[in-house]
Amino acid sequence: MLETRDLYKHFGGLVATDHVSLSIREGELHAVIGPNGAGKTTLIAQLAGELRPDGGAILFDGKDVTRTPVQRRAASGLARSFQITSVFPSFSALANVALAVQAHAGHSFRFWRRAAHDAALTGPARDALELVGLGSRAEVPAELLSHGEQRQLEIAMALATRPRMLLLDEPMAGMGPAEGASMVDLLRKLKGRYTILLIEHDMDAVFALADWITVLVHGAVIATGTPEEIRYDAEVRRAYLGEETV
Ligand SMILES: Nc1ncnc2c1ncn2[C@@H]1O[C@H](COP(=O)(O)OP(=O)(O)OP(=O)(O)O)[C@@H](O)[C@H]1O
Repeated sequence: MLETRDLYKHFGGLVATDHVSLSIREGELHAVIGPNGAGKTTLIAQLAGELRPDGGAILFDGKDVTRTPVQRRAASGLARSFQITSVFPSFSALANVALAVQAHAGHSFRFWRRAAHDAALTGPARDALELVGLGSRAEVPAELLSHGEQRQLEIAMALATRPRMLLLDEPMAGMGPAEGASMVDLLRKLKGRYTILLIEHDMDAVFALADWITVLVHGAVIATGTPEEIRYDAEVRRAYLGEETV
């Protein structure tokens, strides 16, 4: 479903994406891991269309989208949270998701006042909130949601755009154990329904959820494999995981 061929990006003398070739099949949860500064966020920004690669290609559904702008990439089903619209803190969770539905439908933000009352928008918005576990928090202003709930809201907003593939950049960052566990439950629920590329530092979560794992070090892929293959890969252990951590 998503493929990169020889993707290359540098910032001055620093190579952030070093000839990365990846292949993510439909329905899979593919995790990208690596130490700080390995180039994970830079990779996702290129996949989403926010950052232009210096070389190589990105294919979505077999079509070359390397130079396709963010909005058109999102409209074709490749969604990163926060991509279409950002959270309005004083608006309810429901209104925020309704706005994401509206933005995806191509309406102007001039009509935002109506979004929270239009059943064509609130219906799908409620469904997305239910799916992420925020059904009972629909009327709460986004700024009063807990940190974990705000991350769930971002995912609901991404889901509201009817994506086929989700790009998730550290959905568990800053979460405590309880919030982290409910995010793992949510990702398990989304897995299979959506193709997912997940960047995450929480190795327990990655190894529990991923079908495939790619390890990036200094911008380059050092290994791609199943969780079992990655866990016992000598180079990965040496470069990243360490002997004790897994
Ligand atoms: N806009 C930029 N200008 C210059 N250098 C950048 C820019 N963005 C990222 N870099 C550098 O590119 C490298 C890769 O950064 P990136 O944020 O993609 O890594 P990461 O794997 O996501 O790290 P982390 O796990 O800490 O989030 C880093 O050395 C970073 O300093």
